[in-house]
Amino acid sequence: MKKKIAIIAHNGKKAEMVQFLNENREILQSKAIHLIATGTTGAKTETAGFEVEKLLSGPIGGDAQIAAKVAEGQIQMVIFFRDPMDKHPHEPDIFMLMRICDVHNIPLATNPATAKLLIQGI
Ligand SMILES: O=C(CO)COP(=O)(O)O
Repeated sequence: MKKKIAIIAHNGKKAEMVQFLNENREILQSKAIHLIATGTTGAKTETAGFEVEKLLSGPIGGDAQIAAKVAEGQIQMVIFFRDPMDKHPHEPDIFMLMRICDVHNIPLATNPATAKLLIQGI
């Protein structure tokens, strides 16, 4: 079964997400990873030349959709580059997603250094 990785980045972190994906393109392609993303992160990911399943944008429920998939056992890793310097109207959804990852023991990286370690271990 293809491993599914959810990728999410706040606006201030989207460039870092694209950079991270580019730096790890070989691993992602050789391991045939299925990427799934919140709406705008997904659009940027497509522009960078990756295939990605796009859900709703974060503020209108994308984080909640990813959390539901984690709870259902459909996602094996979450890479979520949060912007700690910005406020988010959907903060409850963000915390809910992180909590659900902990409830289900799903690896969650919230910065590129951790994501690099996780992706090398997949
Ligand atoms: O808001 C987000 C995560 O909390 C990300 O959503 P977008 O990828 O749609 O910008």
